[in-house]
Amino acid sequence: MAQINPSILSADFARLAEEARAVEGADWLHVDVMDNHFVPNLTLGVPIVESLSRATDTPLDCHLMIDDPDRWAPQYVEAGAGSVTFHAEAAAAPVRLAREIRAKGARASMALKPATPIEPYEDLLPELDMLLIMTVEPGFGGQAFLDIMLPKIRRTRELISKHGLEMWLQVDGGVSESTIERCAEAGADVFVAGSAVYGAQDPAEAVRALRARADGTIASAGWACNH
Ligand SMILES: O=C(CO)[C@H](O)[C@H](O)COP(=O)(O)O
Ligand SMILES: [Fe+2]
Repeated sequence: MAQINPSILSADFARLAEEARAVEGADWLHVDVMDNHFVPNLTLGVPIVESLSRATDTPLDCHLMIDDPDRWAPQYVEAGAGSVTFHAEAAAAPVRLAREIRAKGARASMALKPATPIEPYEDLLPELDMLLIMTVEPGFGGQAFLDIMLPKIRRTRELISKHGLEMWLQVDGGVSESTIERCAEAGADVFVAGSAVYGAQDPAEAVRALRARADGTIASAGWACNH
């Protein structure tokens, strides 16, 4: 079954609690943390994640687009995140960091920018609960989906199967009703959608529509979904 994670990057930041409730039925709430160093944009930090985790029952999926995640990621677990994703390009010691995130009680996940290949990280996969493949350059919502990432999604799904892992495979960036089936067919099972959900008239209905398309594709795809 597909998981649909609306990204609050496209929500109204002055009404975050309300916006979180507008997507009831979503699996996770995707929280984009940007520091204006790793990416050229600035969003929110630990105190807002802490407040948001108290304001909603939907678990938080924190995507850290920040330098020095080795120092900061554990604080997001303490703030209440159920899943914390750091970038491979930014982490000094990804194995140690993934182990620390897990030891503190959250799911550990690593993200790859579009130009970062999966192959050098094959041996690290057992340390992770999820791998995030960026399907846009990180930094902004509302960008066009990069079709050239589909082969990387397919290769990552093959590695997950080859090693018999239970990890999830997330895609983030430009995911909409017109691109989600391509992602699911290639092997993604967790879908982040910002503008496609919060730009819709009815965000909860947008989540249902995305889920229906992804589930339909996963049911007939040639790979085994881990949830
Ligand atoms: O990490 C991100 C950007 O760096 C966002 O999660 C992503 O872009 C979601 O927005 P959209 O679905 O509109 O592309
Ligand atoms: Fe994100």
